This record gives sequence, structure tokens and C-alpha cells, in this order.
Amino acid sequence: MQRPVLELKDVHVRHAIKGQSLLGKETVFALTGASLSVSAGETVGIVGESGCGKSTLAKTIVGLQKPSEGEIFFNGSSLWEMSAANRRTEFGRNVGMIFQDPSTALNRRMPIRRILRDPLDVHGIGDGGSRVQRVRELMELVGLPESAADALPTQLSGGQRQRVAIGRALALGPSLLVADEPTSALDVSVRAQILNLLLRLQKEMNLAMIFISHDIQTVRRMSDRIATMYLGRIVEQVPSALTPEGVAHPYTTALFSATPSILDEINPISLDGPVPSAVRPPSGCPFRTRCWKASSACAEAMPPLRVLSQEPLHTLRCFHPMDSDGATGAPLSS
Ligand SMILES: Nc1ncnc2c1ncn2[C@@H]1O[C@H](COP(=O)(O)OP(=O)(O)OP(=O)(O)O)[C@@H](O)[C@H]1O
Repeated sequence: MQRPVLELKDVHVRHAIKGQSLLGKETVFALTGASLSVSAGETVGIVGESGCGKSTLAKTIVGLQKPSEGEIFFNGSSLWEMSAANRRTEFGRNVGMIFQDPSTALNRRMPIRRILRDPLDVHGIGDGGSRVQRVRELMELVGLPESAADALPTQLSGGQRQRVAIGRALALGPSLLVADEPTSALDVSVRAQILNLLLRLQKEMNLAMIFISHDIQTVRRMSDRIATMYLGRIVEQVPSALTPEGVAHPYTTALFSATPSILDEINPISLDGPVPSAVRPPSGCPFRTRCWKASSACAEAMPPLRVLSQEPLHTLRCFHPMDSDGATGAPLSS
């Protein structure tokens, strides 16, 4: 079996509450027990509502956030046991990140050719001539016209700016790409172009990709596997090829029912009540306070990780999965 490019083992991230240190009484449980892996040529999609920990997971994967507990392996080496210099050079060269909003992610005062060249300069790759050549290649790769080279980010459209951000993320030829909501700040009309560009580049470059979105249909289209997050926990990992009826966690089912594609026939499920606080998450399963299938067992303990299928991978943390009674339809009254 292929060794994963990236592997997270039981990773936790706790944030201090604003104005307090981590030693203060209360902390934000931003990520709890996340285990995940992604191999070359594979895309894992992360989906969940706002505040569920998607960005924390992304920052943790690219080394911008140190886990409070757990381990991260990159090509088999522990990220936080590497020297800081190796993390910056060896790891930094091999991982690219695309952020949600290209307007804030790019330096407004730098012309595009400098933005694309910057990673090569910082990592000392090649000489002046080869860097100029690489910038040309990158512009062609992401579909930017030559005339954009001397423009400032503010002179480009939102879609073109995101193309620049993608080019910069790929400048050093990474093996892992993390895209955190890469189209949510863009006009609907250009979203499909950027998604298609990412799909093509991921295939051509055999990248391991983590693709994050709050929209499960976009994640399904972009990924081989969907990891559903709820209140800092990965509650299910399910192959994207499965139909919504094949998913097992009630929360994943609810996400599908909120944004059905024209091919899906699912009854709408409305989730009652707000997402609980990440400072005081509920005991047991975090979803139980909004789950129409919850029982007293769900309050007592976090459901253990169950592997429903190894190849393709389907994992679940739930005491009352959808397939246990064949029901994918309307919620039972609570
Ligand atoms: N630096 C921080 N300090 C304190 N709390 C934080 C910090 N960053 C994130 N959080 C909290 O951690 C939890 C997870 O946040 P995160 O931004 O990872 O979620 P998200 O799913 O990416 O949300 P969104 O889709 O709105 O960006 C939230 O409760 C958030 O308020």
C-alpha cells in the first residue's frame, strides 16, 4: 500500500480564550482527536458548518498551528520532531496553501511576476534566468495572460487573483496542496473555472490535496473522500462516490439534504437549535443536541471509531447510523 503523504494521528488543538492564556480555566476545543491521511493523487474534502474547525485543521496541516496533542507525519517524518529549519525548508517547499480570499492573501503592492517569483527567491531555487522562466510557466499553468505579469493584484479580477494564489502555491512543485474555501469569496460565474483548474492541476501533478468547503456538493465533486466535521471532531469519512443514501452519519445526511444536487432524491432534514459552544462542548457525541436519532448512550461517551469499509475508506463515529434502520428520510420528532 502507498505511504500517505500526510497523516494526522489523534490531533487536538485548543485555543486560549481571547485575553487569557492556555493555562486559563477555559479553552476553545477547536480540533479534537482528528485522524486523517491523504496519499499522492488523492483529494480528501473537509466539510462542516462555520466554526467546526476546518480552518484550524488546515492551519495545523500546513504547520501554521502547533497541535496541543497528537502527531502529524509528512512522508513518514514527524512534523514537530523536525528541526524548525527543516520544517521551513523541506516541509515548506512541499506544501502549498490556497486561502479563501485572494484579495487579502496577496501583497497588494507587488506585481504578479514578483508574487510568483517570491517563493523561489525565499527558498533560493535556481538562478535569475530560471526563475523568470518558472514565472512564465506558472502563469501559463494557471491560465493567466502574459499581460498580467506587471499588474498589481488590485488590477485583476477576483478569479484572476485566485489563479495567482494557485500559481504561488504551486511555485515550488509541492506534493501536498491545501485549499481552504478557495471559491467562497468569488463570483458564482468564475467558481466553476477555478474548481476545474484545481481538479486538472491536482491530476496532472499527482498532488495529495485537502479541499475545504462548507458546501458538501462542491466537496463531493472535488474529492475522493469526504471528511465531515462537527464541533472540532471528524465524525465520518465517506467515499465521494457513494450516493447520499450511502452515508451513515445523521449529520452528513443533513448536510446533503440541505444542498441536494439534481441527481439526489433526499427528504429535507432541518436541524433544530444552534451549534453548541466549542468552549463547553456537550458530553459524548457533540452532535447529539441536534440529532433526531440521539439516545441517552450518546450523552455518555463519544462513539468509538468504526471502520465500515477499508477500501475505499469509510469510517464513522455514531451509535445510531442511518443504515441501522434504513431511514434516510424525515427526522423523528425529538
Ligand atoms: N486564534 C483563535 N483563538 C481563539 N479561538 C479560535 C481561534 N481560531 C479559531 N478559534 C475558534 O475555534 C473554533 C474553530 O474555528 P475555525 O476557524 O477553525 O472554524 P471554521 O470551520 O474554519 O469556521 P469558518 O468556516 O467560519 O471559517 C471556533 O469556535 C473559533 O471561534
